[in-house]
Amino acid sequence: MNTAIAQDNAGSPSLGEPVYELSNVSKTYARNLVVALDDVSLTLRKGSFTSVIGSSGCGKSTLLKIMAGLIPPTQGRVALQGKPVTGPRRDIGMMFQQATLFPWKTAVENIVLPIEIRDGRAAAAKAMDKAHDLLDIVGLKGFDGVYPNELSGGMAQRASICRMLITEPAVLLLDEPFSALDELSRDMMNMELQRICREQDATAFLVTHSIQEAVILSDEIVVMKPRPGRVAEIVKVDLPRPRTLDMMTTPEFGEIVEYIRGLLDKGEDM
Ligand SMILES: Nc1ncnc2c1ncn2[C@@H]1O[C@H](COP(=O)(O)OP(=O)(O)OP(=O)(O)O)[C@@H](O)[C@H]1O
Repeated sequence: MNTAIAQDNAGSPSLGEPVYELSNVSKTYARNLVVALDDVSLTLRKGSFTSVIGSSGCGKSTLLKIMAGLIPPTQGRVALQGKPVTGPRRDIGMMFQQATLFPWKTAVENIVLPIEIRDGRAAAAKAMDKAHDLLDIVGLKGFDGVYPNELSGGMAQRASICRMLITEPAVLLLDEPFSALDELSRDMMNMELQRICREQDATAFLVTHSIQEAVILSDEIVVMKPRPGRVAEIVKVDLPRPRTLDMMTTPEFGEIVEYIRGLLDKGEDM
């Protein structure tokens, strides 16, 4: 074990208070009796960035959906800020693979939409200033009045980040948000995501298929194995912050990537 990798199932003492807690969560889909998750326990701490990685079918999306309150677990407890998650909540922000912006609304109108749905038009109008500020933060200054079909894939995902942040969620759940982008844009967006998370002291949870992406972004990486989906190991990444893309060429980075690749290969054999 080297200096940049540490196994830690209890979470890092250097990070903040527990925000999100999953205790012994299991999920069996009633339709086909597939055990998608078996006894998963996780703690996300305030301001931490956690990724989950594992082969196809090991339960990553199921885990995210349970965390988002979109589906219930069969067993176990899920709590956000001390309160059980029993359905979709205001303090949970989500972002998906494809930017799901409404084509008939401008960028800024899309961003205030969660406020409009939640609190009505007057509240959305009041939130406009904040939406303009967020566009500024993600490098889309001046694109407020632009419709989604005039935005590139990366720009649309930037607008989606703003829409997720406008309600100031306690936790950001990210389901491969940049996987549809080319590699260069994806790297840039990951650095942007890191900067925003640091600025907002956000707690983030990312589903990814990319070991590199998980390592460059995360404080902790949950490595899962399939059949049934369970946690193989939680790997702590002790690379300094802020992370930069050139860190990806360092031996420390390479060692963590190899270590995780080894865990995933082992999972495949089980
Ligand atoms: N709605 C559902 N009904 C029945 N079985 C399901 C359902 N959703 C997922 N499963 C099963 O549960 C298991 C875990 O699926 P899940 O989508 O969570 O995996 P994943 O790790 O996200 O996969 P991928 O990386 O391919 O997206 C799989 O065996 C899948 O077939």
